[in-house]
Amino acid sequence: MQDRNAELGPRIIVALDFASQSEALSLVDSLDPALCRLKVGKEMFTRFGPSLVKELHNRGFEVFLDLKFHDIPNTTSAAVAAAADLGVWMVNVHASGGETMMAACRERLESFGADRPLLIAVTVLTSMTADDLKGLGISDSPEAHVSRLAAMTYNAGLDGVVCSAQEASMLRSEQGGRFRLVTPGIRPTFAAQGDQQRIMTPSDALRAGSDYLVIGRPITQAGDPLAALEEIQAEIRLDEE
Ligand SMILES: O=C(O)c1cc(=O)[nH]c(=O)n1[C@@H]1O[C@H](COP(=O)(O)O)[C@@H](O)[C@H]1O
Repeated sequence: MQDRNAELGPRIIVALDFASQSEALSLVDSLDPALCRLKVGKEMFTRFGPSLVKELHNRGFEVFLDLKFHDIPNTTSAAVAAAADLGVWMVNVHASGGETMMAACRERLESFGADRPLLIAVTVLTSMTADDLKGLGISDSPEAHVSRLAAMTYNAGLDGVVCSAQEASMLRSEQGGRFRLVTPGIRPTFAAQGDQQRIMTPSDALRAGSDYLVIGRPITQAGDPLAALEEIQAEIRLDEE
């Protein structure tokens, strides 16, 4: 586990889903870039744009730009190149955009060389259940659909997927050790489930093979966000010993 930690860097990605930039930055200023990365999603990027990403970079944090691009190959590949120009650490697209679209994105990032962002594809959102998939005309279980989308992602040459930790051990055995598994829907025992459906605790998620834990409200909406983050980190560390 020590070697894996050294290779992957901080395993926790704090999801900054705030309507206020100053509120987000005051949380960020209490965090340590050696202990976590930060995720900027649709809400904050729509409100505050690239300047927010620059603020976070200036504070020494690596940023996962979570805009879940889903469009035709030309548009999506141009969007991931724009993310690479911002110098982000990780960017994502929807795997349901198809293998051709994902391969075009991967190819477009070649010109950024070794400094390119990690390119990850969202499989089945962690807020979705089997019934939600049925509503979309998909009769497969979430696990089977995640497995199919992850195989397409692997074939397109991407670095990994966003999935629920409940699918992590399956994908680890199907796609091997280098395929990055990024898992939201993480709920420590002290936190509310909210709108997430396919959830797991931080230490169970790491045991299942998750590389990165995306954690938002259990930290950002806690009475003491830093204490919540430290509690999660302690749980993970204890588990590693
Ligand atoms: O791509 C994501 O990050 C993502 C994919 C997914 O399937 N489920 C999911 O919750 N997310 C994001 O992960 C974060 C989870 O936040 P909390 O539910 O507050 O922990 C949110 O910012 C979501 O946008």
